Amino acid sequence: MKIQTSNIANLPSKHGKFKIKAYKQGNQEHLAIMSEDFNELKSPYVRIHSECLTGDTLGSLKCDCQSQLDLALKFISEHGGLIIYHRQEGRNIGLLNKVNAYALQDKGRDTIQANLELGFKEDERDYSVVEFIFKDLGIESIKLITNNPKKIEYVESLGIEISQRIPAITKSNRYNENYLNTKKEYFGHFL
Ligand SMILES: Nc1nc2c(ncn2[C@@H]2O[C@H](COP(=O)(O)OP(=O)(O)OP(=O)(O)O)[C@@H](O)[C@H]2O)c(=O)[nH]1
Ligand SMILES: [Zn+2]
Repeated sequence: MKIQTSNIANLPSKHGKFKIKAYKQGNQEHLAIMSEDFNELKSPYVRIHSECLTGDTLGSLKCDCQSQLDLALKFISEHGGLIIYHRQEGRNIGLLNKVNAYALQDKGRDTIQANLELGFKEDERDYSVVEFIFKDLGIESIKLITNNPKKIEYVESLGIEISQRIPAITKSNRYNENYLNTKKEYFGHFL
């Protein structure tokens, strides 16, 4: 599918000064958020952050997304790097379906059971735009900020070197304990 790109713009933020570039693939619009020194970095820190409106924007305690995003923004503003804000809400089932999954979780299902009951796979994410962004920004080697072994496998399958993995571990709370346990037990996240 054809991917449209924007020009690069400045984004001063409370986390530091960034450069941003948008990518449009079908009806999904993604963002590359870069530190100002990004072009000088040989193996930049990179986070591929999956959109979570309830966490990233509303501060939901059901997941660890906002804390991970804050951690990544702080990290790249201090050490240089890139966040790909990958707009595949709810592991790409979309917001409406994620809220339905949350309603099933209110009745006792875990994250996986809820997805399956709604007719989706455990994880519907597709990373093709990430490959495009890596090529577009001339990235060959990265230090990846993640706990997800699938993301590591995917990046390596593109022939991109991961010179280091940085854990994205944040504090748990009583609302996200089950969610984190499911990630660890089922998806093999390094938690
Ligand atoms: N379907 C579904 N998606 C969820 C749920 N909770 C969070 N998400 C989505 O999960 C995505 C984040 O995935 P995670 O598994 O937390 O983390 P990850 O991106 O796989 O791995 P890290 O790089 O280690 O953070 C975001 O798109 C969230 O919207 C849920 O209960 N159901
Ligand atoms: Zn979340």
